[in-house]
Amino acid sequence: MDYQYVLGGVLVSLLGSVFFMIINTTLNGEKKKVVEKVSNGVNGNGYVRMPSQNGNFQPESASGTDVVIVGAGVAGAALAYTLAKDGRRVHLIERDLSEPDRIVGELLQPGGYLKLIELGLEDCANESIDAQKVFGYALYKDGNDTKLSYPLENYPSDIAGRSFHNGRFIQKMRERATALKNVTLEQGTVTTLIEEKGTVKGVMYKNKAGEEMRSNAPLTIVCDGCFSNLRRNLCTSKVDNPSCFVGLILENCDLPHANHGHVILGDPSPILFYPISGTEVRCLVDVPGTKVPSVANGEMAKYLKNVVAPQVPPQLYRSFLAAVEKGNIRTMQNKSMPATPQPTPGAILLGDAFNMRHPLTGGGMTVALSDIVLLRDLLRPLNDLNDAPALCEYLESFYTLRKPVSSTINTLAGALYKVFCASPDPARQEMREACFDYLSLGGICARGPVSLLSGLNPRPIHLFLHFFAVAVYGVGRLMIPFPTPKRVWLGTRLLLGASGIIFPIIKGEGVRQMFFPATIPAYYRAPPLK
Ligand SMILES: Cc1cc2nc3c(=O)[nH]c(=O)nc-3n(C[C@H](O)[C@H](O)[C@H](O)COP(=O)(O)OP(=O)(O)OC[C@H]3O[C@@H](n4cnc5c(N)ncnc54)[C@H](O)[C@@H]3O)c2cc1C
Repeated sequence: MDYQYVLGGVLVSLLGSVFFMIINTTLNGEKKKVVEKVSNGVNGNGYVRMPSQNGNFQPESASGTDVVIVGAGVAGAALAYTLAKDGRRVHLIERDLSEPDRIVGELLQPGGYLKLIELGLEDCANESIDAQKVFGYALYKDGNDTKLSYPLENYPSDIAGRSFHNGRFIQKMRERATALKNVTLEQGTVTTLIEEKGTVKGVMYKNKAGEEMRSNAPLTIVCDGCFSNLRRNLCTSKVDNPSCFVGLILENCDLPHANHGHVILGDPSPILFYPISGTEVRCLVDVPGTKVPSVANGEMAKYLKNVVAPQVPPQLYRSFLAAVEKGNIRTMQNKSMPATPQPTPGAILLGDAFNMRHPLTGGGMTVALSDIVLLRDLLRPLNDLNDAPALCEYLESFYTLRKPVSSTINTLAGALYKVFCASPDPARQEMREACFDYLSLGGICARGPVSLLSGLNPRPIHLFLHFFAVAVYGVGRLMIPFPTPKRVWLGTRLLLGASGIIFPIIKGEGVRQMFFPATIPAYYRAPPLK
């Protein structure tokens, strides 16, 4: 198996350098195209939007609901708004309607912001929630830093990332959804999917008063987030728990690079900083594994002061210690789960319930919003959602059409997390060093990976080529001034390690779906005629 990885790695690296020039020349052109596509009603995947039939539906559901949506988080709230705007009658059920207070979903990549614009929800992430514009990242390693700007030159000036309090963003989207008269937002906890002869007909839920209720609809969309209880019948979930994030809020400090995310390649793993309002900076400290030091008995504060604080950039050091002293320390398990749907008539999964990746690159909301745009466009030509088997067959195209965006963001998140973690293995150390230095080279070496991370360039092949370009760069450096047997062996292990990181992730995403989606018959499914 290993020799296949090496051979694959070497071949790809050679191909990589040939394609490198091509990437360079196409990247600029593509950015222009994305902007044109957005304004022409064509989404970033190249999917052509069907003519809008806003308000023209003749809903046939006996219950008076066309779509039940479980969960009014990032995905559910945005989805309810967009489907209702298209004339669907939506029953949105959320277990807690108060403003969420979480450490998740606080930085929306520019690619996700473009999707928010396509949905008409961009005003949910503006000054009204004190959202901050984000223009790129600053990367720190061993006291050195490099600035990586999003390649936004060819976009309108408003296009950038956005960072904010997740709860404020969600409340805004809930408000926008409930302002539409065909959305019913109800507080309730969905307990089960109602299934009859293999078709989902709706959900059972407990309402605010604790009464057992049912809601029927031709289509149920489950967006109940990363801890989903309902996904088990709709996908073959294989959840990985690579690490936890420990969250703090730093106050009254200026980031060394204003309006940028900051990533410290720390030991044992990365530390992030980014603004979430005009006066607050979120710090997320990654702790590998599933166990973190106890917050309650003070072990966590000790860990943050003794292990993490010395790695924090000097400008943030005092505010970091003050935040630890203040004690509002939150933790959250980071999960990753490839999308493995089991197409089921009458139901579909979306958001984190369906697909997760390491949050290091802040890609979750971009994937969810991109999926929503795609699903909305697929559903638009359908007046009637009642033919569940035909709808289910048609929506299989969704799983392939979403791949360019989702697999690029997912693969990059998983691979980058592994590369950015410290390791006692010299080959892994070389790869981490090579990655930092490669990004520091600037030009295409910085723009390429950042455009992938930001969701502006959903091309898995570009990701694959850049990943191996980093590995080849790392090997090349080892061969200078001359290749001793020890260095050749280290280079071989570096390539092996790189291959061992990326190939399993690609396998999880599906090689064919990721690189050759057009060869999959479902890609061409037409809407059922009725
Ligand atoms: C630590 C961390 C940091 C992250 N940072 C970022 C980031 O910076 N940028 C980014 O893009 N992504 C980030 N993510 C990922 C991002 O948070 C998710 O991708 C996004 O929130 C997914 O949206 P969702 O709607 O699927 O889930 P959620 O936003 O979690 O919404 C799920 C909703 O379902 C409700 N619900 C659950 N069960 C039920 C039930 N049975 N009945 C009724 N309602 C129910 C919940 O109350 C909740 O409101 C991060 C993730 C983690 C873990």
